[in-house]
Amino acid sequence: MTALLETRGLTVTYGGINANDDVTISVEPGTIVGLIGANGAGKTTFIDAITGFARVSSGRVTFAGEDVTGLQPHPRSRRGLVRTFQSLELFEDLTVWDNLLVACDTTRWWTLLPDLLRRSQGDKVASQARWALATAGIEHLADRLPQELSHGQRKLVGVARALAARPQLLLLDEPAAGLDAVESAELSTRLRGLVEEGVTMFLIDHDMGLMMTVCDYVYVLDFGRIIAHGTPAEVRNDPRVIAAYLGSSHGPTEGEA
Ligand SMILES: Nc1ncnc2c1ncn2[C@@H]1O[C@H](COP(=O)(O)OP(=O)(O)OP(=O)(O)O)[C@@H](O)[C@H]1O
Repeated sequence: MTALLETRGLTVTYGGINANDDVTISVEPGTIVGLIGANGAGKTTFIDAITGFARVSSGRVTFAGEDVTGLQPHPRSRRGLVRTFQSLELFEDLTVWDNLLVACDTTRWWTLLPDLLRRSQGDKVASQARWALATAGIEHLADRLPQELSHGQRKLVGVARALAARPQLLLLDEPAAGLDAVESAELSTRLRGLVEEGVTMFLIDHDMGLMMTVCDYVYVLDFGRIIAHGTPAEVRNDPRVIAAYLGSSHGPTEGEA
């Protein structure tokens, strides 16, 4: 099977230190792939590099068979490589529905098409937003303002907003941060449901319950380098992973593992 996303020897250097060091991974279509590692291991840097928010020093990123290493973030998202951010920023004065509409990429068409076609494009945007709301399971929140929502609900709005851009590959940076166990289990179900909708995912989180349940395959990063990869069961029992992350003081906090 051809990988949807591949990195080969990806290296990102900040101030002489390799935040990512020779990272090679691949994500097959129709799967959820996870990346775990201690604080500062380089996980967010990796998503930044894949999505064009961090400059790659060496190595390459291939998405859907195309080398995208030198592209800016926007052309990558246009190709279906869409991310969420660790700190969730919603437009607080807009309803959930309007937050989603803003995320639907319309700029090319609004400026080019006559009024008649604009209306049909508007319908397309609305149907994208409706699909995103339904897939994230938050249709009932469409008319609410973000400030009225719980933390877990806001996280789901963040996922829905990324979905509104119709990703082929959705990169989720700590979607379970701050969620309680019930919300995290709910998120896990939602993410597995997304795979059925044709969305492939790459996921970073410290919530080991979520990662080990939801991921098909897991990579482990330590000081910028991949030290292990395999199924969740293989990774969980790998002595290098236990030493570097799961069994150490800088690994997940009690209750997460
Ligand atoms: N923009 C930047 N400029 C300089 N150094 C950076 C920058 N971004 C990250 N770093 C450094 O790169 C290393 C990796 O950071 P990164 O945020 O990618 O780790 P992480 O695994 O995502 O951590 P966490 O789990 O705490 O979010 C750290 O040493 C960090 O200080």
